[in-house]
Amino acid sequence: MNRLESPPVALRISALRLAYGGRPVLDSLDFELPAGQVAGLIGPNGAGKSSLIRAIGGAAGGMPGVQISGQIELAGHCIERSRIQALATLGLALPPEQLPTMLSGRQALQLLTDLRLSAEQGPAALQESESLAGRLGLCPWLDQPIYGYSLGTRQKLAIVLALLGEPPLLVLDEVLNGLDPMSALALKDELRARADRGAAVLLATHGLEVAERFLDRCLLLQDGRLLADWDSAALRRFRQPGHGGLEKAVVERLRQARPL
Ligand SMILES: Nc1ncnc2c1ncn2[C@@H]1O[C@H](COP(=O)(O)OP(=O)(O)OP(=O)(O)O)[C@@H](O)[C@H]1O
Repeated sequence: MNRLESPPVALRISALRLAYGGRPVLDSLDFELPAGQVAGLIGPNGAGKSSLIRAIGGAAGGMPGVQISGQIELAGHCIERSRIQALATLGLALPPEQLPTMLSGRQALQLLTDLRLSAEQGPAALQESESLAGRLGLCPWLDQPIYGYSLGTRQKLAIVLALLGEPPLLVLDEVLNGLDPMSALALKDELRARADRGAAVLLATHGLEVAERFLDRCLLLQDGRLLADWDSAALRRFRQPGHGGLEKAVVERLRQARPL
């Protein structure tokens, strides 16, 4: 890529609306995520973060009672028209309860490798996953069945599965919240390294202190609408003395939007 060119768009959301049984949950969402950016998706409980992530993963359209319109493009592939090509670019962390509990972690990794990667790519990707598993403290569990894992250990496996094979777009829902400090640090280092190598990361989180120091950008969602889209300069400003941090900025923005 030429220095002056903009990075390619890894995720484009256009006029996205989603409703459950006629009740709107996402309302005319529009945003783009360029390659190389680590963005946070924040907002109150019920704001629509997980619904958006389900839609990006292509799962929402198949759910009974869900109405969805608008467009989602992953690396330029429309998820409706070119589903296989679009989803091939996505590393999505499964909710821990959706992991295949009868398999061991290693079997789950092998299965996903067989499904997603070529015979040439597989061995190197598995080796890299094992190294990441080591940094997250997951190795002692890899040969154990998943049903015996704690919630945090399941979360670590979901992360390693999502990152398998260097997908150019990583979408991770609340993955930092349940991790111990060493694993959380290892994951942040890994996500930053992936972004430096060109991946785009969308991370839903309630951890605003981590978010303001770690993210390049922060999208604030409330009632399915984008209330704020703060870039790294804004996040730096919130950290300066007297500004009260991202937490204060979020609370103020939410109050402006919906006076108490
Ligand atoms: N399968 C479903 N059927 C009906 N309503 C749903 C379903 N899943 C979510 N909702 C509703 O959609 C709204 C958005 O929920 P969602 O889980 O996307 O929010 P969230 O921002 O991820 O919340 P949290 O921070 O609590 O995880 C909520 O009002 C929720 O009750």
